[in-house]
Amino acid sequence: MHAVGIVAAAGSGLRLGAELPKALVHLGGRPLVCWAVESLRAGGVEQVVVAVPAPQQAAFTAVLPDDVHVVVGGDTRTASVRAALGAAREHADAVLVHDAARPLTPPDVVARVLAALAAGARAVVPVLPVVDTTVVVDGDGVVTADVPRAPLRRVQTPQGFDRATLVAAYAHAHGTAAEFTDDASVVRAAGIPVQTVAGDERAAKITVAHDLRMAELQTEWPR
Ligand SMILES: Nc1ccn([C@@H]2O[C@H](COP(=O)(O)OP(=O)(O)OP(=O)(O)O)[C@@H](O)[C@H]2O)c(=O)n1
Ligand SMILES: C[C@](O)(CO)[C@H](O)COP(=O)(O)O
Repeated sequence: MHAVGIVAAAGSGLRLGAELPKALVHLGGRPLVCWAVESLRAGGVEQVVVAVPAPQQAAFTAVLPDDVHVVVGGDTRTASVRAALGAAREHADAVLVHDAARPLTPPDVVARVLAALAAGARAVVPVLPVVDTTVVVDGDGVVTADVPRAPLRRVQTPQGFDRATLVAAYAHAHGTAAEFTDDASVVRAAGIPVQTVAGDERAAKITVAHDLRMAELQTEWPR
């Protein structure tokens, strides 16, 4: 199976609050986007397409390896993935979509997603259980219900797809008012079942400054 990787790196990182786009922020001396590309490659993905913010295209090209294909992303994560999907090689059978914001994803997670695709899944996401008590609150912050957490999962990236399935699902979603936070939601909206494999706490998303500090500590631990 030949897989192409897409790294969504065109966000601004408002919640992180850095002066640079989040994917260019350094972790252990390297930009987050470089860690994400390396995770994919270490897990078995060769060709990688990265979606970047238009104003910083040159800065991204300067830090990424020469054989990485850089495209300009869009205003939403979905638009950025759509742009990268258009540039992904047609001869690939599978596409893995990853966040630059998940720099320390172990290669084993990538390999598990690839193995599930090779075994015949059309869509695969890495997931983790929910470990906290989970509730619903109203507009005043008052708890109105407890949510049984046993069936709940936190969804990570990379998310893997049969390439034709992902292309068709993005075509199906085009022009609808639906908003999607990940690619598995795009695929499910087209009626395609999504399988799960085990994620990894080390694949945590860097969203706020605390997450970056935790990731810095993680780079100092043996992997
Ligand atoms: N228009 C966008 C928005 C997000 N992303 C990417 O999608 C991933 C997950 O998004 P998130 O962590 O929410 O990043 P930002 O949108 O940059 O963060 P914020 O909402 O704090 O601005 C990130 O790697 C981000 O670069 C993207 O490629 N294009
Ligand atoms: C794709 C994702 O990382 C899966 O958990 C997540 O949905 C991104 O969400 P965000 O709202 O863009 O941070």
